[in-house]
Amino acid sequence: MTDDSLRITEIFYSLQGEARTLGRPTVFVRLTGCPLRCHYCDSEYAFHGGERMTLASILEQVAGYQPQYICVTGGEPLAQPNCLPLLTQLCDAGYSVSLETSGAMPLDEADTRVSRVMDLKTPDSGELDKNRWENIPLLQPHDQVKFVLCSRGDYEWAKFKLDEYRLAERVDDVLFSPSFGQLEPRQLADWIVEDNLPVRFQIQIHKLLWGDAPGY
Ligand SMILES: C[S@@+](CC[C@H](N)C(=O)[O-])C[C@H]1O[C@@H](n2cnc3c(N)ncnc32)[C@H](O)[C@@H]1O
Ligand SMILES: Nc1nc2[nH]cc(C(=O)O)c2c(=O)[nH]1
Ligand code: SF4
Ligand SMILES: [Mg+2]
Repeated sequence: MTDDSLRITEIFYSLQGEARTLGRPTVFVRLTGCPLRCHYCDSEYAFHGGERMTLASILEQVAGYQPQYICVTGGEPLAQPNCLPLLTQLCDAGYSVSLETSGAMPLDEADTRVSRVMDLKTPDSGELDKNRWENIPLLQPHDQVKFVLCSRGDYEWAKFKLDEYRLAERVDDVLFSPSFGQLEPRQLADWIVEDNLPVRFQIQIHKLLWGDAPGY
């Protein structure tokens, strides 16, 4: 029998705190492990540990919440090959599925019904060289590109990439988010308005509501 299990850090129900469906009640499936080490990472507890779960048991736990929205995150979800059948089975079950990914893995095999939120790693993240620029042509309008910004330098870099790859024409939402506790949200908001950028500003609302604890 083939092993369809995944290493899972947590499955929980909360309000989506980021990206396009912000504020929607959502089930989060957090996969364990990540090959990157972004300086600001708020999910380091997902680097190790976790529990092996079969696909069937993940789907059963998710269904118990009777959700409309599912967010598959991590860690880096695409680092586990069995993430691909998980995404497909969640879509087959009728959920609206989003995937949070660093884009450091090939995107081409992830189910195209999923809204892929691809985070391009900035210079100050410390993981700039992990960006797979070849993922960009694979993006569809319902996917999302995200920049988590730590400084003015990161902002200038993101503005340049926005233009270089015509990102706002490629996907419906390009997200600019401050690195939590590092870049003042209001500062980023002012820069975006001053430059009239075609992006969506976002703050991680779950941290305003519940702090930085796991499980929210
Ligand atoms: C924890 S990561 C998991 C998915 C994937 N590894 C990635 O980086 O996209 C989910 C999202 O949270 C963002 N994130 C992590 N730490 C953050 C922080 N301190 N402030 C703002 N966003 C953060 C990441 O950049 C990413 O967009
Ligand atoms: N409420 C809430 N929304 C989220 N959206 C993306 C998250 C993540 O950690 O990837 C996340 C999270 O950890 N909590
Ligand atoms: S890629 Fe995502 S999970 Fe991995 S270290 Fe960076 S923010 Fe954290
Ligand atoms: Mg989080």
